[in-house]
Amino acid sequence: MSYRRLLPAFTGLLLAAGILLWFIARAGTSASLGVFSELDIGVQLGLFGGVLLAMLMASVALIQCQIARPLHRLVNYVKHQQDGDRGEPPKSLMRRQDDIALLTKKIQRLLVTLREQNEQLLEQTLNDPLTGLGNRRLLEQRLNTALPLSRRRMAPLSALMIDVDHFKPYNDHYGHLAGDDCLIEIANVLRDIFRRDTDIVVRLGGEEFVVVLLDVELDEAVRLAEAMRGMLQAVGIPHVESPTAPVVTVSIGVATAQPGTPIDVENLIACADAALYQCKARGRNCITSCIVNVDMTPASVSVLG
Ligand SMILES: Nc1nc2c(ncn2[C@@H]2O[C@H](COP(=O)(O)OP(=O)(O)OP(=O)(O)O)[C@@H](O)[C@H]2O)c(=O)[nH]1
Repeated sequence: MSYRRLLPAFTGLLLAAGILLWFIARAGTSASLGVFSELDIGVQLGLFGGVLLAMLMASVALIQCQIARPLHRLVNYVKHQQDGDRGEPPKSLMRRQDDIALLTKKIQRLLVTLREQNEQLLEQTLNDPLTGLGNRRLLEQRLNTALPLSRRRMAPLSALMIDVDHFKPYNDHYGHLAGDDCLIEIANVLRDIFRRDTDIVVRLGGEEFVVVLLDVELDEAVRLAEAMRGMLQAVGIPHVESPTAPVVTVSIGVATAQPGTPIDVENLIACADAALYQCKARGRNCITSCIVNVDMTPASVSVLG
C-alpha cells in the first residue's frame, strides 16, 4: 500500500484511538464501563499510554519504510549518477505508484536530458564546426593522455602539420564560401586516410590541419602523408591561381619523436611546423620530415627530406 493511502489510515486510527482513550477515561470516572471502571486509574493510564505509544511507533515505522527509506534510495541514486554511474534508478522506486515514483522518473528524465546536453556542449567545444574534425582543444586533451602512455610504452609518435598551398589566392578568386567547401573536402580526404581509432585528426585553425599518429614510425608517417597529398591531388579541386599546380595542393611537415623522447604537445607541433616551413621554402606541394631531437627546440629539427 502506498504511503498516500496509509498515512490517512494511520491518522484516522490515531484519531480513533484518541477518542477511544478519552471515552474510556471518562467511563473510568463515571464507573459505567464495567471492566475498565474496576481497574486502578494508574493502570488505566498505563494502558492508554501503551496504546498511544504503539500507535506512534507504528506511525514512525510506516514513515521510515514508506517515505524516509525510499527517499534515501533516491538520494543515493542521484549521488551515484553524479559520480558518473549511468544505471537505472532502483526498481523498488520505479514500481511504486506514488509521488516518490513520479519524482524518481522526473529526476531520471532530467539527468538523461542534462547528460545529452552536456555531451553536445562538450562535442561543440572539442570540434571544428566547419569540417567536423577535432580542434586544438581536442588535440591537447587527447595528447595529454596519449603522450605519457606512449612514453611509458616506449612507442614512437608522429605528427603531420598540413597546410593548404596558396589558399589566400584561392579564397580571393573563388570566394570565401568556396574556400570553406575546399576545407571540408580536405577534411574528408584526411578522414579517408587516417582511419585508426588512435589517429588524432584536427583542424588547428585557418587552412592548417594536424594529424598525430600514435605508435607510428617516421617511414610510415611519411608514407601516409604522401598518400594524403596524392589523394587530394587526385580529387582535383581546381585552383587556377596556384603557381604550383592547376589543383589545390598541400604541404606537409612530418615530425617523429623516437621512443622515449620526452616531448609535449607544443614541442611536437613546433617541430612539425618547422618541417612544414621547410616544405614551403622548397616550393610547396611536398613533404618534409624530421626527427624530434631531445632538446626539442624547433631550431634543432633535422630535415630529412
Ligand atoms: N574560406 C576560408 N578561408 C579561411 C578560413 N580560415 C582562414 N582562411 C583564409 O586562408 C588564407 C590563408 O592565407 P595565407 O596564410 O596567406 O596562406 P596561403 O595563401 O595558403 O599561402 P601559403 O600557405 O604560403 O601557400 C587567408 O586568406 C585566410 O583568410 C576559413 O575558415 N575559411
